[in-house]
Amino acid sequence: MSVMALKGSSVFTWGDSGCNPPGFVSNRVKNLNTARNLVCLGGVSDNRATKSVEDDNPAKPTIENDVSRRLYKDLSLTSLPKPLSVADLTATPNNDTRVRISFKGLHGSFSEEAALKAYPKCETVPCDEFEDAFKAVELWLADKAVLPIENSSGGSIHRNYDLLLRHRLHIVSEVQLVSDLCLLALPGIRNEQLKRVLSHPQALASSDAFLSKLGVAVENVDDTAGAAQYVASNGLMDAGVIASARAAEIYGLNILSNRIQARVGKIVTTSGLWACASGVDTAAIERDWLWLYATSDGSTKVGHFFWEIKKNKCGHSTAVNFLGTSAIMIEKADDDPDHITRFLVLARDPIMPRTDKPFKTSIVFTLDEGSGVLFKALAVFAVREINLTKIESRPQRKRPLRVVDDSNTGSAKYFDYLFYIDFEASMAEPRAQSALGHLQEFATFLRVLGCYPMETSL
Ligand SMILES: O=C(O)C(=O)C[C@]1(C(=O)O)C=C[C@@H](O)C=C1
Repeated sequence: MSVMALKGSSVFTWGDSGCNPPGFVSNRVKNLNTARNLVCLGGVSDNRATKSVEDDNPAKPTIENDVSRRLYKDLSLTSLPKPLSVADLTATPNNDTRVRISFKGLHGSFSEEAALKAYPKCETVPCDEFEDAFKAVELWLADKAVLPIENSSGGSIHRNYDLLLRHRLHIVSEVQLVSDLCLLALPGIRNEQLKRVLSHPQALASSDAFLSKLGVAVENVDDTAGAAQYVASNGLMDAGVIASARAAEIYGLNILSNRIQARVGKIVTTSGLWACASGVDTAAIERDWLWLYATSDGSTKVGHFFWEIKKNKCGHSTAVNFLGTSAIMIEKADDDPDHITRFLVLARDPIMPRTDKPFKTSIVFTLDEGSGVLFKALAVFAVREINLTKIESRPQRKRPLRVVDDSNTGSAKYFDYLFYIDFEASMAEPRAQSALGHLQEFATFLRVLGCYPMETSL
């Protein structure tokens, strides 16, 4: 293990003799050794070096009106495996050769869908909490964890940023998932009978316009599938759920509406011909309008204008005529029409950084006080034309507030922050190595969280 002491700052990266990626180690050692330590993964020094920024006492996530913690404990659907909790984590892993992916939530959650998107044949391991999903990997109960890190409507999932630092796992890939939010209820229940709708706060927020139109109370639950299980197992006739179509299937619920994140329901015209006859700019139609149309089973669906046209292989007017008989044109929702969540896949070992396809690198660092330090930190990427895709800051909870200037009785105090950055370059590229070497010259702490292929499709 290579550990060289220098001014208390460390880069955590591929290490421990056998696991250095070719093409990276020699350059890295050369580039980064000049100024700072290199602490390889998997040893006592890892713990030592993260101590100053480690979150030993993390706050619980705040979820208003949280019924789900009770849900998981009380429910008795015997056909489904129980989610893992910290107490279960002492069990011995089984010898199944399929890749096991831990995630937070129950079967049928969007996180499980993300795991299946990344590893279609995997065995999914449901966990009670995000932290249990990390621990499941650390204790070899799972091979990898899939965790949401940000979504297109609510932004970052801060809890997982904090846990990334606290745990010793590596980001090995990312998955972007477009969630099709569906309104579910017990079989036979209609929209008008619903008095409340339960779901994960993000899913509820993304369905706001649809739910206000429905005129129901909303209740936050830890995960969408947990809500479905709760309504199903308690036979709640007045409660709907926003969850996936898979959750409906697993828990025996009916889908009352799908793609509800895209709904607003302001009817513009009931005549499909109107759009063509009035010569409306078709690009604007695609962007701003949706068609609500009746299906043969009597339910309604929302479709994108051009999607329907393409599906029917028709020219515009034919397609419009086709839809015009049963369709109404509605204004697109203010809600996020494509609710996209970005998930990270975490593993015990890092993957080899490559240059034959686009890679991303995620890092976390701290800076000393001083004017323009953050600007300088970001400049190390800018001068090498490395594109940053995400920057996030989190308070370093264990460090007290510092007085910047004692002579200033106006009490110039500020928080110490951890900065998380994702940039578009592989650690196998010299420009990425030299950027990090440069950053290390003034960062007080630096850790590479992972270098992984960029998700380029949805
Ligand atoms: O509740 C779920 O189904 C989850 O997988 C969690 C989660 C999230 O944490 O953001 C993921 C995607 C959905 O949009 C809503 C919730």
